[in-house]
Amino acid sequence: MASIGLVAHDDKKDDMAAWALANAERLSRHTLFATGTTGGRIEAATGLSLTRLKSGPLGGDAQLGAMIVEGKLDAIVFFIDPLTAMPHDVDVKALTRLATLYDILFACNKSTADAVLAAI
Ligand SMILES: O=C(CO)COP(=O)(O)O
Repeated sequence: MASIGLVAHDDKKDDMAAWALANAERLSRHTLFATGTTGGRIEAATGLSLTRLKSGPLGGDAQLGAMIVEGKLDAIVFFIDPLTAMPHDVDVKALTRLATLYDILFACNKSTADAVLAAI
């Protein structure tokens, strides 16, 4: 069983809800964390139980980053919107940096998320 963080920017939340629904059985084998709004969408779409952190712009990405530093996350699935500027871009960058630094699985699109979920 792995600990997985789930995040999606606003334009990607429909994709995340659909991906989580399509992979609900596999995801249910793991311990799930999500930023606030993303987590609500996943819960509504799938009924999966997960821990909801703060919303991204209010520190949810930073909370996931701290969990990486503390060794509490094995993987992140983060459906990033590459076409929209974010007020909390520094937090997104920090999360990306920490996932890289601590060498955890980090999927930022659906194809990679499929591969990661198949591997853990
Ligand atoms: O903004 C986010 C990631 O940077 C996601 O946060 P929410 O899931 O709360 O929308």
